[in-house]
Amino acid sequence: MKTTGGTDDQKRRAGERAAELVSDGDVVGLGTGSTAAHAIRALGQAVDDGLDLRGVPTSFDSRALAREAGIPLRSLDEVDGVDLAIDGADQVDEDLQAIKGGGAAHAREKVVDAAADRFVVVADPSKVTEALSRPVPVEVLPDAHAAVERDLTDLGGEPTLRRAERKDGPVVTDNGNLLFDCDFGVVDDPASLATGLSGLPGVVEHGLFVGLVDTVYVGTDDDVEVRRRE
Ligand SMILES: O=C[C@H](O)[C@H](O)[C@H](O)COP(=O)(O)O
Repeated sequence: MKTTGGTDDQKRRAGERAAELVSDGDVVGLGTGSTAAHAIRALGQAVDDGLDLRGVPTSFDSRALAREAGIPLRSLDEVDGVDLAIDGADQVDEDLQAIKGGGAAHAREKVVDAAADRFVVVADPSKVTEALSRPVPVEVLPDAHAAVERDLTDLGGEPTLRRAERKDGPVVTDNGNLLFDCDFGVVDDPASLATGLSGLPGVVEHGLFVGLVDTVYVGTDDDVEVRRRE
């Protein structure tokens, strides 16, 4: 369930500008998705040009892309901390609360993004909305999926098991789990919904990112708009 509203140029502008934030010696969280990919490629170029950095990937795909780009990689337990994480989002509201997980990567993304001293979201204008309203991705242990489906409905959501496009059956995450996209309509109180989702037995991680994003770089047709959390 990928979003395709923005143009690749807008995404590239955001990703490349965010990559400029990286300083020599930094440990950088490498996000997942088509916008973060532009940052990864720009960082690969910077490494070629002599910048010293280590990347912590957030998914199978971001690891593969970073390797191809020549970025030295570490896992989260091999570093003392993360200076900066650059990651995409499916939706960001005016308070910089976000929904992630359109590519099913939000569990690892949240661990890395939350560990960062500074977390920058890169996005195109189609991602920025007044309130959060997209279905929230919820990764679940396979054995718990029926129970979690009931719990999500009790929480007021309409869960849909995400199905694979080119295989019969469900999407299996990089962690070997299943995924619901749970429609809550407009999310009036993302913090309280996040607490509710985190409390459900069998839920590995959900895609609501509340109080984590420091800055959003929105790539436009000719510039990058920067939004900071107040
Ligand atoms: O699971 C995927 C991630 O949360 C992505 O960062 C998110 O889906 C945004 O991806 P894109 O930049 O391709 O729209």
